[in-house]
Amino acid sequence: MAFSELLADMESFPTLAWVSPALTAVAVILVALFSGYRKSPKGFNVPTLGEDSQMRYVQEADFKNTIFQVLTPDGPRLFLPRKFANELKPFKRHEASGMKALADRHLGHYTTIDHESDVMLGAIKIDLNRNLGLFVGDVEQEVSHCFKTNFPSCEEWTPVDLHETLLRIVAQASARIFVGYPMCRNDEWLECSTKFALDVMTGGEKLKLWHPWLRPFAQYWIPEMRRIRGDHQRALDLLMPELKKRAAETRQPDEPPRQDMIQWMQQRAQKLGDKSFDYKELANLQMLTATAAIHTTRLAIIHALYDIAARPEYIAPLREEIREVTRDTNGILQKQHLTQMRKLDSFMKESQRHSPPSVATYQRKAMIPIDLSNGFHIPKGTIVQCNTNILDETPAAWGEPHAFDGFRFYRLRENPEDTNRFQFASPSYDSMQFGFGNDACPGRFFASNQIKIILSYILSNYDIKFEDSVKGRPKNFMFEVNVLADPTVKVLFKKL
Ligand code: HEM
Repeated sequence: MAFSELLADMESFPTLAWVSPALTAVAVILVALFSGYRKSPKGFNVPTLGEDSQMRYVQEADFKNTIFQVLTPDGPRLFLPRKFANELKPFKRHEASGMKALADRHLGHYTTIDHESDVMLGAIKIDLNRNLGLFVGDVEQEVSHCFKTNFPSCEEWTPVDLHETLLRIVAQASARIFVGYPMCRNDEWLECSTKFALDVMTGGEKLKLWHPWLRPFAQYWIPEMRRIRGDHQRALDLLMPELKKRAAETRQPDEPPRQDMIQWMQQRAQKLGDKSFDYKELANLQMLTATAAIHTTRLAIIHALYDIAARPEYIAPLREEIREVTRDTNGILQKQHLTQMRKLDSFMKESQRHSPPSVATYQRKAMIPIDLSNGFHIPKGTIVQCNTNILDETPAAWGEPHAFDGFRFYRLRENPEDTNRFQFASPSYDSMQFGFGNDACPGRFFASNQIKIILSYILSNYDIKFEDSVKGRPKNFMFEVNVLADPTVKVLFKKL
């Protein structure tokens, strides 16, 4: 970010007008002196790439067998060949923490995401996963409502900005389970819970440009950083009427308990005897859950739709499978149907194999010193990430590594011994898109269901294709290690 942009951020700081001109001048001089300053972090005795060169690493995968580092003002970050994920796997989360690595990456101390909660993890890992089957109908209803109210009619071929539209659809469908009905249709809530993640990511990136010493001050000059505090308060204000209503209601003894994330978080906090849990904490955890869930799921759907639009030959067999598995219920989706959609599952996994959320999904912060088998010493506090950009290392039994073969996992599962393997939501050493080991993404089963429900809705109701100007599958964009779908591309939809 240019210095002028930083100054623009400062000018928008509302209280700056009250500060004496002299103080402002001092602040501006300090900013000017320090904003371009880069501490030269002490690195390791391994090859070094500049921050910008992560791209090269990512695309050429030329460090598959070598440890290397990227020097950042916050210290060196180590990139390890994938085999080391196996060595890190046995470490417990207080020894090698994925959450802390993520928090550090987004300056979680400032962006408020450095917040590990057993209440939230338990609610996702145990309650959500245990009750997934209950929600298929609810989520489908929300998806259908969203298409009716927030999607163009598409009587003719109509260009749709998937990034914008799917944000709403995924947010609303997820909110149905996170905060329940009718809150899931509250526009303000949906906006608040989705914007928070963007404020965290953008605010964190802007703050990273400042020297660590100056960040305690700089945070007040960055609009996104200022908004984060407001986002938390707004979330609480928006949830409050629902929470008060629930606190006041007396449910009949024969009435089944509510099933949604608000309820599970409250129950779990009670069970764990968590004294710090209150309405404010509940609102914060809701924002964190939405942050982990919505943008990742949306991106996976966009990648899958780009892959379908680029390879229209998959549309007929996928549609046929959906029709076949829902034949007994006249097209109404039920839990078992999602498991039976094996071709769709395979297509989603292949799409994710080619377009993973990141090329280094396995990230850990060493909370204790760790020695690798090759003698390399990882000091406490170091962030490591493993190379999960592994198309070249695809097992031979999976077939041609670089081809897009949407049904490769469907075929692999035809072997009776492998019928439960190779699923979209099954992480493994060869498939680390959801991470790996005990701390792999706990929301992956939920994500898998959401994606299937949304894709099957689209396939059953619309034809899709790219604008004529788009030739082939649009290339992904890279931001650091993140793989992003080209936001400039529009997909055309036409109602069936
Ligand atoms: C396609 C969608 C998604 C993708 C690609 C994805 C990917 C990931 C990855 C790569 C990790 C890190 C795992 C590791 O380091 O081993 C992770 C962690 C996590 N994900 Fe997801 N995720 C998705 C959806 C979701 C959803 C829907 C939720 C919530 C319902 C969720 C909640 C979480 C949480 C709470 C963690 C931290 C787990 C921990 O620290 O133990 N994710 N996710």
